[in-house]
Amino acid sequence: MATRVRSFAKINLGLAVGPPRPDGFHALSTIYQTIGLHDFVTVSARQAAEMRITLTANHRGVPRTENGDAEKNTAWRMVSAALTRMGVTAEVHLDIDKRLPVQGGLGAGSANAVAALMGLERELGVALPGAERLRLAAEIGSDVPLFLLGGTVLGIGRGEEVYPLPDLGVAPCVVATPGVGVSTKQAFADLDARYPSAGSVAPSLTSSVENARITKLSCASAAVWACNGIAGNANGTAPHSSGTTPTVSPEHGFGISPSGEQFEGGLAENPLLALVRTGIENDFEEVVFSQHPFLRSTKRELLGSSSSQALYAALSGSGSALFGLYFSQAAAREAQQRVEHSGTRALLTEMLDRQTYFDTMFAE
Ligand SMILES: C[C@](O)(CO)[C@H](O)COP(=O)(O)OP(=O)(O)OC[C@H]1O[C@@H](n2ccc(N)nc2=O)[C@H](O)[C@@H]1O
Ligand SMILES: Nc1ncnc2c1ncn2[C@@H]1O[C@H](COP(=O)(O)OP(=O)(O)OP(=O)(O)O)[C@@H](O)[C@H]1O
Repeated sequence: MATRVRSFAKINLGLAVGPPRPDGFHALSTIYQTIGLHDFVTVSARQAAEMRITLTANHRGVPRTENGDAEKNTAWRMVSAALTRMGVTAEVHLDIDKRLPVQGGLGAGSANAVAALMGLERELGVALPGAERLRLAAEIGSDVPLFLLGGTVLGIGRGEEVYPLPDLGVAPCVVATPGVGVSTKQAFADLDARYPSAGSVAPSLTSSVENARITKLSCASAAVWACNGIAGNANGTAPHSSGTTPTVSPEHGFGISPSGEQFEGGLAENPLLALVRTGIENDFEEVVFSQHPFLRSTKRELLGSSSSQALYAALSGSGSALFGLYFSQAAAREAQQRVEHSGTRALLTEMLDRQTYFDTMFAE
Protein backbone atom coordinates (compact mmCIF):
# COMPACT_ATOMS: atom_id res chain seq x y z
CA MET A 1 0.00 0.00 0.00
CA ALA A 2 1.19 3.53 -0.75
CA THR A 3 0.01 6.84 0.70
CA ARG A 4 -0.74 9.68 -1.73
CA VAL A 5 -0.52 13.15 -0.23
CA ARG A 6 -1.55 16.53 -1.67
CA SER A 7 1.34 18.93 -1.31
CA PHE A 8 -0.36 22.35 -1.32
CA ALA A 9 1.37 25.59 -2.35
CA LYS A 10 1.63 28.88 -0.43
CA ILE A 11 1.56 32.55 -1.36
CA ASN A 12 3.03 35.40 0.70
CA LEU A 13 0.62 38.16 1.75
CA GLY A 14 3.35 40.74 2.27
CA LEU A 15 7.04 39.96 2.70
CA ALA A 16 9.38 42.35 4.50
CA VAL A 17 13.08 41.45 4.36
CA GLY A 18 15.66 42.75 6.85
CA PRO A 19 19.45 42.77 6.85
CA PRO A 20 21.51 39.58 6.66
CA ARG A 21 22.15 37.90 10.00
CA PRO A 22 25.48 36.47 11.15
CA ASP A 23 24.35 33.00 9.91
CA GLY A 24 23.88 34.41 6.37
CA PHE A 25 20.07 34.21 6.44
CA HIS A 26 17.90 37.34 6.43
CA ALA A 27 15.41 38.33 9.10
CA LEU A 28 11.97 38.54 7.55
CA SER A 29 8.32 38.90 8.35
CA THR A 30 5.54 37.49 6.20
CA ILE A 31 2.00 36.19 6.27
CA TYR A 32 1.86 32.84 4.51
CA GLN A 33 -1.39 31.61 3.03
CA THR A 34 -1.92 28.08 1.72
CA ILE A 35 -3.84 27.78 -1.59
CA GLY A 36 -5.59 24.96 -3.44
CA LEU A 37 -2.90 24.26 -6.08
CA HIS A 38 -0.78 21.23 -5.28
CA ASP A 39 1.73 18.55 -6.28
CA PHE A 40 1.16 14.91 -5.30
CA VAL A 41 3.74 13.09 -3.18
CA THR A 42 3.29 9.32 -2.95
CA VAL A 43 5.08 7.45 -0.17
CA SER A 44 5.60 3.67 0.15
CA ALA A 45 7.50 2.55 3.25
CA ARG A 46 8.19 -0.62 5.21
CA GLN A 47 10.55 -1.39 8.05
CA ALA A 48 13.66 -3.21 6.78
CA ALA A 49 17.09 -4.32 7.95
CA GLU A 50 18.78 -1.64 5.86
CA MET A 51 17.91 1.97 5.09
CA ARG A 52 17.10 2.72 1.45
CA ILE A 53 15.27 5.81 0.17
CA THR A 54 14.59 6.15 -3.56
CA LEU A 55 12.85 9.01 -5.35
CA THR A 56 11.22 9.40 -8.75
CA ALA A 57 9.68 12.55 -10.24
CA ASN A 58 8.03 13.61 -13.49
CA HIS A 59 9.91 16.94 -13.77
CA ARG A 60 13.56 17.26 -14.82
CA GLY A 61 14.18 20.15 -12.36
CA VAL A 62 13.48 17.90 -9.39
CA PRO A 63 16.51 16.14 -7.81
CA ARG A 64 15.96 12.34 -7.92
CA THR A 65 17.61 8.92 -7.70
CA GLU A 66 17.91 8.47 -11.47
CA ASN A 67 20.11 11.60 -11.64
CA GLY A 68 22.15 10.67 -8.56
CA ASP A 69 21.10 13.80 -6.63
CA ALA A 70 18.07 12.56 -4.64
CA GLU A 71 19.86 13.54 -1.43
CA LYS A 72 19.38 17.19 -2.41
CA ASN A 73 15.61 16.75 -2.58
CA THR A 74 13.70 18.30 0.31
CA ALA A 75 11.35 15.29 0.51
CA TRP A 76 14.29 12.83 0.58
CA ARG A 77 16.05 14.89 3.26
CA MET A 78 12.93 15.06 5.38
CA VAL A 79 12.33 11.29 5.23
CA SER A 80 15.97 10.57 6.04
CA ALA A 81 15.97 12.93 9.04
CA ALA A 82 12.57 11.70 10.27
CA LEU A 83 13.63 8.03 10.17
CA THR A 84 16.71 8.90 12.22
CA ARG A 85 14.57 10.75 14.80
CA MET A 86 12.13 7.82 14.88
CA GLY A 87 14.99 5.34 15.32
CA VAL A 88 13.56 3.25 12.48
CA THR A 89 15.36 1.65 9.52
CA ALA A 90 13.12 1.34 6.48
CA GLU A 91 12.90 1.01 2.72
CA VAL A 92 11.08 4.04 1.40
CA HIS A 93 10.06 5.05 -2.09
CA LEU A 94 8.94 8.60 -2.85
CA ASP A 95 7.27 9.70 -6.06
CA ILE A 96 6.72 13.38 -6.79
CA ASP A 97 4.03 14.23 -9.33
CA LYS A 98 5.11 17.84 -9.97
CA ARG A 99 2.29 20.16 -11.03
CA LEU A 100 3.57 23.37 -9.42
CA PRO A 101 6.42 25.36 -10.98
CA VAL A 102 9.98 24.71 -9.77
CA GLN A 103 11.67 27.90 -8.47
CA GLY A 104 8.26 29.56 -8.52
CA GLY A 105 8.13 31.13 -5.06
CA LEU A 106 5.13 28.95 -4.20
CA GLY A 107 7.10 26.90 -1.64
CA ALA A 108 6.50 23.76 -3.70
CA GLY A 109 9.69 21.95 -2.71
CA SER A 110 9.13 22.90 0.94
CA ALA A 111 5.58 21.55 0.82
CA ASN A 112 6.87 18.31 -0.72
CA ALA A 113 9.00 17.77 2.40
CA VAL A 114 6.01 18.04 4.74
CA ALA A 115 3.84 15.86 2.48
CA ALA A 116 6.60 13.21 2.52
CA LEU A 117 6.71 13.33 6.34
CA MET A 118 2.93 12.99 6.61
CA GLY A 119 2.96 10.05 4.20
CA LEU A 120 5.88 8.38 5.98
CA GLU A 121 4.22 8.63 9.39
CA ARG A 122 1.02 7.11 8.03
CA GLU A 123 2.86 4.31 6.23
CA LEU A 124 4.89 3.32 9.30
CA GLY A 125 2.20 4.04 11.88
CA VAL A 126 4.63 6.24 13.81
CA ALA A 127 3.90 9.90 14.63
CA LEU A 128 6.58 12.34 15.73
CA PRO A 129 5.55 14.89 18.39
CA GLY A 130 4.52 18.28 16.95
CA ALA A 131 7.56 20.10 18.33
CA GLU A 132 9.89 17.50 16.77
CA ARG A 133 8.18 17.91 13.40
CA LEU A 134 8.63 21.69 13.57
CA ARG A 135 12.33 21.31 14.45
CA LEU A 136 12.91 18.89 11.58
CA ALA A 137 11.05 21.12 9.15
CA ALA A 138 13.13 24.17 10.09
CA GLU A 139 16.30 22.13 9.42
CA ILE A 140 15.12 21.35 5.87
CA GLY A 141 14.28 24.96 4.90
CA SER A 142 12.88 28.29 6.06
CA ASP A 143 9.59 27.78 4.21
CA VAL A 144 8.97 24.22 5.41
CA PRO A 145 7.43 24.69 8.91
CA LEU A 146 4.48 26.74 7.61
CA PHE A 147 3.18 23.61 5.87
CA LEU A 148 2.82 21.87 9.24
CA LEU A 149 0.25 24.52 10.18
CA GLY A 150 -1.57 25.36 6.93
CA GLY A 151 -4.16 28.12 6.46
CA THR A 152 -3.01 31.64 7.37
CA VAL A 153 0.37 31.66 9.15
CA LEU A 154 2.64 34.40 10.50
CA GLY A 155 6.31 33.74 9.68
CA ILE A 156 9.18 35.56 11.40
CA GLY A 157 12.86 34.83 12.18
CA ARG A 158 14.21 33.56 8.84
CA GLY A 159 10.62 32.51 8.03
CA GLU A 160 10.86 29.25 9.98
CA GLU A 161 9.32 30.60 13.19
CA VAL A 162 5.62 30.15 12.52
CA TYR A 163 2.40 31.05 14.31
CA PRO A 164 -1.07 30.00 13.19
CA LEU A 165 -3.31 33.02 12.54
CA PRO A 166 -7.08 32.77 12.36
CA ASP A 167 -7.97 32.03 8.73
CA LEU A 168 -8.32 35.08 6.50
CA GLY A 169 -10.99 33.58 4.29
CA VAL A 170 -11.51 31.76 1.01
CA ALA A 171 -11.15 34.46 -1.64
CA PRO A 172 -10.75 33.28 -5.26
CA CYS A 173 -7.11 33.38 -6.33
CA VAL A 174 -5.37 33.46 -9.72
CA VAL A 175 -1.74 32.29 -9.87
CA ALA A 176 0.31 33.36 -12.89
CA THR A 177 3.23 31.02 -13.56
CA PRO A 178 5.70 32.71 -15.94
CA GLY A 179 8.18 30.42 -17.62
CA VAL A 180 11.22 31.77 -15.76
CA GLY A 181 12.67 30.44 -12.50
CA VAL A 182 14.08 32.71 -9.79
CA SER A 183 16.77 31.42 -7.43
CA THR A 184 15.78 32.35 -3.87
CA LYS A 185 19.42 32.58 -2.78
CA GLN A 186 20.21 34.93 -5.67
CA ALA A 187 17.14 37.09 -4.99
CA PHE A 188 18.26 37.68 -1.40
CA ALA A 189 21.78 38.49 -2.66
CA ASP A 190 20.34 40.95 -5.22
CA LEU A 191 18.36 42.66 -2.48
CA ASP A 192 21.56 43.03 -0.42
CA ALA A 193 23.40 44.44 -3.42
CA ARG A 194 20.66 47.00 -3.99
CA TYR A 195 20.87 48.27 -0.42
CA PRO A 196 24.57 48.29 0.52
CA SER A 197 25.06 50.04 3.85
CA ALA A 198 27.58 52.88 3.72
CA GLY A 199 31.04 51.93 4.85
CA SER A 200 30.47 48.19 5.12
CA VAL A 201 32.47 45.74 3.02
CA ALA A 202 29.68 43.19 2.74
CA PRO A 203 26.46 44.58 1.33
CA SER A 204 23.58 44.69 3.76
CA LEU A 205 20.11 46.14 3.82
CA THR A 206 19.71 49.44 5.61
CA SER A 207 18.63 47.99 8.89
CA SER A 208 16.62 50.80 10.44
CA VAL A 209 14.30 51.25 7.45
CA GLU A 210 13.96 47.54 6.75
CA ASN A 211 13.46 46.58 10.38
CA ALA A 212 10.68 49.16 10.58
CA ARG A 213 9.02 47.44 7.61
CA ILE A 214 9.35 44.06 9.30
CA THR A 215 7.72 45.47 12.41
CA LYS A 216 4.98 47.03 10.28
CA LEU A 217 4.14 43.69 8.68
CA SER A 218 4.14 41.91 12.03
CA CYS A 219 1.74 44.59 13.22
CA ALA A 220 -0.42 43.98 10.14
CA SER A 221 -0.99 40.47 11.41
CA ALA A 222 -2.45 42.08 14.51
CA ALA A 223 -5.13 43.49 12.20
CA VAL A 224 -6.01 39.92 11.28
CA TRP A 225 -6.27 38.95 14.92
CA ALA A 226 -8.30 42.02 15.78
CA CYS A 227 -10.80 41.34 12.99
CA ASN A 228 -11.10 37.70 13.88
CA GLY A 229 -11.55 38.66 17.48
CA ILE A 230 -14.73 40.41 16.34
CA ALA A 231 -15.81 37.81 13.77
CA GLY A 232 -15.03 34.80 15.94
CA ASN A 233 -12.39 33.44 18.30
CA ALA A 234 -8.74 34.41 18.07
CA ASN A 235 -6.92 31.40 19.46
CA GLY A 236 -5.31 30.57 16.13
CA THR A 237 -6.61 27.03 16.03
CA ALA A 238 -10.29 27.26 15.14
CA PRO A 239 -11.15 29.47 12.16
CA HIS A 240 -14.21 31.23 13.60
CA SER A 241 -16.57 30.73 16.46
CA SER A 242 -19.44 30.79 13.98
CA GLY A 243 -17.86 27.81 12.20
CA THR A 244 -17.75 29.77 8.92
CA THR A 245 -14.86 31.31 7.04
CA PRO A 246 -15.26 34.86 5.69
CA THR A 247 -15.47 35.50 1.97
CA VAL A 248 -15.36 38.86 0.22
CA SER A 249 -18.14 40.35 -1.83
CA PRO A 250 -18.00 42.89 -4.68
CA GLU A 251 -21.56 44.01 -4.28
CA HIS A 252 -21.37 44.76 -0.59
CA GLY A 253 -17.63 45.35 -0.16
CA PHE A 254 -17.66 43.55 3.14
CA GLY A 255 -17.53 40.06 4.53
CA ILE A 256 -20.30 37.58 3.95
CA SER A 257 -20.39 34.03 5.18
CA PRO A 258 -20.79 31.16 2.67
CA SER A 259 -24.48 31.12 3.57
CA GLY A 260 -24.73 34.75 2.44
CA GLU A 261 -25.06 36.22 5.93
CA GLN A 262 -23.17 39.52 6.41
CA PHE A 263 -20.80 40.24 9.25
CA GLU A 264 -21.98 43.09 11.44
CA GLY A 265 -20.07 46.33 11.04
CA GLY A 266 -19.07 45.86 7.37
CA LEU A 267 -15.68 46.21 5.72
CA ALA A 268 -13.63 46.90 8.83
CA GLU A 269 -14.43 43.44 10.10
CA ASN A 270 -13.22 41.45 7.09
CA PRO A 271 -9.69 40.34 8.07
CA LEU A 272 -8.40 40.00 4.48
CA LEU A 273 -9.54 43.51 3.56
CA ALA A 274 -8.15 44.85 6.83
CA LEU A 275 -4.79 43.23 6.09
CA VAL A 276 -4.64 44.60 2.54
CA ARG A 277 -5.49 48.07 3.80
CA THR A 278 -2.41 48.07 6.03
CA GLY A 279 -0.40 48.42 2.78
CA ILE A 280 1.34 45.02 2.63
CA GLU A 281 4.11 44.71 0.02
CA ASN A 282 6.64 42.14 -1.15
CA ASP A 283 10.20 43.56 -0.93
CA PHE A 284 11.41 41.16 -3.66
CA GLU A 285 9.30 42.86 -6.34
CA GLU A 286 11.81 45.68 -6.75
CA VAL A 287 14.76 43.43 -7.62
CA VAL A 288 12.87 40.66 -9.40
CA PHE A 289 10.81 43.06 -11.57
CA SER A 290 13.92 44.98 -12.60
CA GLN A 291 15.45 41.69 -13.86
CA HIS A 292 12.26 40.41 -15.48
CA PRO A 293 10.29 43.56 -16.46
CA PHE A 294 7.44 41.56 -18.03
CA LEU A 295 6.48 40.38 -14.52
CA ARG A 296 5.42 43.95 -13.73
CA SER A 297 2.98 43.78 -16.66
CA THR A 298 1.67 40.43 -15.44
CA LYS A 299 1.00 42.01 -12.05
CA ARG A 300 -0.93 44.82 -13.81
CA GLU A 301 -2.99 42.22 -15.66
CA LEU A 302 -3.77 40.48 -12.38
CA LEU A 303 -4.73 43.80 -10.79
CA GLY A 304 -7.10 44.75 -13.61
CA SER A 305 -8.93 48.02 -14.06
CA SER A 306 -11.32 49.76 -11.75
CA SER A 307 -14.33 47.84 -13.12
CA SER A 308 -12.86 44.41 -12.33
CA GLN A 309 -10.10 45.16 -9.87
CA ALA A 310 -8.26 42.65 -7.70
CA LEU A 311 -8.46 42.96 -3.97
CA TYR A 312 -4.68 42.44 -3.98
CA ALA A 313 -1.96 41.25 -6.40
CA ALA A 314 1.74 40.62 -5.79
CA LEU A 315 4.78 38.48 -6.42
CA SER A 316 4.83 35.31 -4.29
CA GLY A 317 8.03 34.82 -2.29
CA SER A 318 11.00 35.56 -4.53
CA GLY A 319 8.90 34.69 -7.63
CA SER A 320 8.51 34.16 -10.41
CA ALA A 321 4.87 33.28 -9.67
CA LEU A 322 2.46 36.15 -9.08
CA PHE A 323 -1.02 35.97 -7.64
CA GLY A 324 -4.20 38.02 -7.47
CA LEU A 325 -7.04 37.75 -4.94
CA TYR A 326 -10.56 38.66 -6.04
CA PHE A 327 -13.97 39.59 -4.75
CA SER A 328 -15.71 37.00 -6.93
CA GLN A 329 -15.14 33.98 -9.17
CA ALA A 330 -16.19 36.10 -12.18
CA ALA A 331 -13.51 38.73 -11.47
CA ALA A 332 -10.93 35.96 -10.98
CA ARG A 333 -11.85 34.34 -14.30
CA GLU A 334 -11.53 37.69 -16.08
CA ALA A 335 -8.06 38.16 -14.59
CA GLN A 336 -7.05 34.63 -15.61
CA GLN A 337 -8.10 35.42 -19.18
CA ARG A 338 -6.20 38.74 -19.21
CA VAL A 339 -2.99 36.99 -18.12
CA GLU A 340 -3.38 34.06 -20.50
CA HIS A 341 -4.19 36.42 -23.36
CA SER A 342 -0.74 37.95 -22.93
CA GLY A 343 0.86 34.49 -23.19
CA THR A 344 1.50 33.63 -19.52
CA ARG A 345 -0.08 30.55 -17.94
CA ALA A 346 -2.59 31.39 -15.20
CA LEU A 347 -4.37 28.99 -12.84
CA LEU A 348 -7.60 29.58 -11.00
CA THR A 349 -7.73 28.44 -7.37
CA GLU A 350 -8.67 29.77 -3.94
CA MET A 351 -7.20 30.39 -0.53
CA LEU A 352 -7.19 27.22 1.54
CA ASP A 353 -8.18 27.48 5.20
CA ARG A 354 -6.53 25.34 7.87
CA GLN A 355 -9.39 22.89 8.28
CA THR A 356 -9.66 22.21 4.53
CA TYR A 357 -5.87 21.96 4.26
CA PHE A 358 -5.80 19.03 6.69
CA ASP A 359 -9.12 17.51 5.63
CA THR A 360 -8.01 17.23 1.99
CA MET A 361 -4.29 16.54 2.44
CA PHE A 362 -4.59 12.75 2.07
CA ALA A 363 -5.80 11.73 -1.37
CA GLU A 364 -8.00 8.61 -1.60
C1 LIG B 1 11.51 33.76 -0.11
C2 LIG B 1 10.65 32.79 0.64
O1 LIG B 1 10.03 31.88 -0.27
C3 LIG B 1 9.53 33.54 1.34
O2 LIG B 1 8.49 32.69 1.75
C4 LIG B 1 11.47 32.01 1.64
O3 LIG B 1 12.13 32.90 2.52
C5 LIG B 1 12.45 31.04 1.04
O4 LIG B 1 12.52 29.94 1.87
P1 LIG B 1 13.29 28.59 1.43
O5 LIG B 1 13.14 28.41 -0.05
O6 LIG B 1 12.82 27.50 2.35
O7 LIG B 1 14.77 29.01 1.73
P2 LIG B 1 15.95 28.14 2.37
O8 LIG B 1 16.03 26.84 1.66
O9 LIG B 1 15.86 28.14 3.85
O10 LIG B 1 17.20 29.06 1.93
C6 LIG B 1 17.63 29.17 0.60
C7 LIG B 1 18.61 30.33 0.53
O11 LIG B 1 17.88 31.57 0.59
C8 LIG B 1 18.53 32.51 1.42
N1 LIG B 1 17.64 32.88 2.54
C9 LIG B 1 16.51 32.16 2.81
C10 LIG B 1 15.66 32.56 3.83
C11 LIG B 1 16.01 33.71 4.58
N2 LIG B 1 15.23 34.14 5.57
N3 LIG B 1 17.14 34.39 4.30
C12 LIG B 1 17.96 34.01 3.28
O12 LIG B 1 18.97 34.65 3.03
C13 LIG B 1 19.81 31.86 1.87
O13 LIG B 1 20.82 32.28 0.98
C14 LIG B 1 19.57 30.38 1.70
O14 LIG B 1 20.74 29.68 1.41
N1 LIG C 1 11.02 18.41 -3.86
C1 LIG C 1 11.57 19.34 -4.67
N2 LIG C 1 10.84 19.86 -5.67
C2 LIG C 1 11.37 20.84 -6.47
N3 LIG C 1 12.62 21.31 -6.35
C3 LIG C 1 13.38 20.83 -5.36
C4 LIG C 1 12.90 19.83 -4.49
N4 LIG C 1 13.87 19.55 -3.61
C5 LIG C 1 14.90 20.33 -3.91
N5 LIG C 1 14.66 21.10 -4.97
C6 LIG C 1 15.56 22.12 -5.52
O1 LIG C 1 15.14 23.38 -4.99
C7 LIG C 1 15.05 24.39 -5.99
C8 LIG C 1 13.82 25.32 -5.75
O2 LIG C 1 12.71 24.55 -5.43
P1 LIG C 1 11.22 25.11 -5.24
O3 LIG C 1 10.41 24.73 -6.42
O4 LIG C 1 10.72 24.69 -3.91
O5 LIG C 1 11.43 26.71 -5.26
P2 LIG C 1 10.47 27.80 -4.80
O6 LIG C 1 9.07 27.48 -5.24
O7 LIG C 1 11.06 29.09 -5.27
O8 LIG C 1 10.48 27.71 -3.24
P3 LIG C 1 10.38 28.87 -2.17
O9 LIG C 1 9.06 29.54 -2.36
O10 LIG C 1 10.45 28.05 -0.90
O11 LIG C 1 11.56 29.76 -2.41
C9 LIG C 1 14.99 23.64 -7.31
O12 LIG C 1 15.78 24.32 -8.24
C10 LIG C 1 15.52 22.24 -7.04
O13 LIG C 1 16.83 22.04 -7.51
